[in-house]
Order: sequence, then structure tokens, then C-alpha cells
Amino acid sequence: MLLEAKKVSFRYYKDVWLFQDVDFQLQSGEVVGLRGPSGCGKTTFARILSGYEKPHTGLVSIDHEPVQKKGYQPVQLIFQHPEKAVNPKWKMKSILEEGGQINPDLLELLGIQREWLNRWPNELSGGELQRFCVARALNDETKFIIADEMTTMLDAITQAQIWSAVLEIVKQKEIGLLVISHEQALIERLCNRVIDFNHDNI
Ligand SMILES: Nc1ncnc2c1ncn2[C@@H]1O[C@H](COP(=O)(O)OP(=O)(O)OP(=O)(O)O)[C@@H](O)[C@H]1O
Repeated sequence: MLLEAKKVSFRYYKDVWLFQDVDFQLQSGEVVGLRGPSGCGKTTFARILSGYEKPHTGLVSIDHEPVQKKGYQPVQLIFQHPEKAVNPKWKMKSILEEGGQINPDLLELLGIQREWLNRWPNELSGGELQRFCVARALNDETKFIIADEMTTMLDAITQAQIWSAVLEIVKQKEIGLLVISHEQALIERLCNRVIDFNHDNI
């Protein structure tokens, strides 16, 4: 499968373009890095690819078809701050079920303890909560994952556990993975291809 952006442009304010005419492609099974200076629009572009934001011009498609708004979104975005990505009024079990049926093997791979399912989001650490956000995003229907500074706030051990689980699933299911990060070493270790958001003609 191919996730593609063609001539995508976006601005928050009239006459001030954040980016213009961006072309981008991500194939199933590819792990691609996206880097660029703070404020250049990486998160905004990630939001456009995953359908949270509409571009002013251009198109996002999967296999040349526009992505449907209804139903499960095949492009899943994992944010830097998991506490902003969950409903604080739901228990973790319900939050996880937003991504479909709970897969016990996935919970084990991500180090999610069963008893955490009965807790509220504010009863978990940032790393524990991010594991849930990752599990929720890895539904069987997920075709592409965008990891936007997914482990930046976490300690080295938690980072390593989460990346190891994500890479295993991505490989198993041939998911296309876009890694947005300021960590050069992480990008170099994980990615087959790296895009400079400001410089490459992507
Ligand atoms: N909702 C919004 N309304 C207006 N401006 C916004 C909004 N969201 C982001 N911006 C601005 O758009 C620019 C791009 O933001 P974005 O978060 O996409 O950049 P980024 O490359 O991901 O940055 P960082 O690396 O710091 O996360 C920034 O200058 C930001 O202040």
C-alpha cells in the first residue's frame, strides 16, 4: 500500500504559508524518518496525513484513493504527550477498546499489566500511558503509523521497550512507519530513509 501526499500546502494565518506543495510517499513496511527545525510544520503535516487537519491545497491518498473520514482510520498518529491523547473520564480498558478488540499478546509485548486496565489515566505514569496509546494505535486495520516524538519524554529503558515492540509489530504486519524526531541517533538507527522537512523536495 502507498500513503501519498501530493502538492500539500497549509497555513494557520492568511497569507503566511507554513509549507507549500509538499510531496511525500510512504510504502507499507517502510520505516521513514522526518526531521526539521522546531516550528517548521512536522506535527501539522502529521496531522494532515492522519486526517486530523485538512490541507488548503493538495491531496492525501492511500493507493490513490482519498482516505475515508468515516470508520477506523488506517493512518494512526501517536503523539508526544499521551495525556492529551486520552479521555480522562474513561478507564484504560475503554480507552484501549477505542482501537478495537484487546489483543493480549500485544499487551504483553508492550509490557502493559492487566491490572492497569481498571485504572484512570491519571493513575498511570507517562510511560505506562504511552504504552496504551501505542497499543490502541496498533489495531489490525492500521496500515500506517506516524510516531510524532513518541518516546521523547520517556526514560531510556521505556523508550527501548516501546520501540522494540513497535518495530516487531510493524514488521509482522507490514505497516508503514513515519518517525518524527529531533533525535538524530534514533532516526539513524530505525529508518531506511530520512526526509528533511525544510530542505528535501519531499
Ligand atoms: N493551532 C494552531 N494555530 C496557529 N498556529 C499554530 C497552531 N499549531 C501550530 N501552530 C504554529 O505552526 C508552526 C508549526 O507547528 P508544528 O507543531 O507543526 O511544528 P513542528 O515542526 O512539529 O515543531 P516541533 O519540532 O517544535 O514540534 C509553529 O510556528 C506553531 O506555533
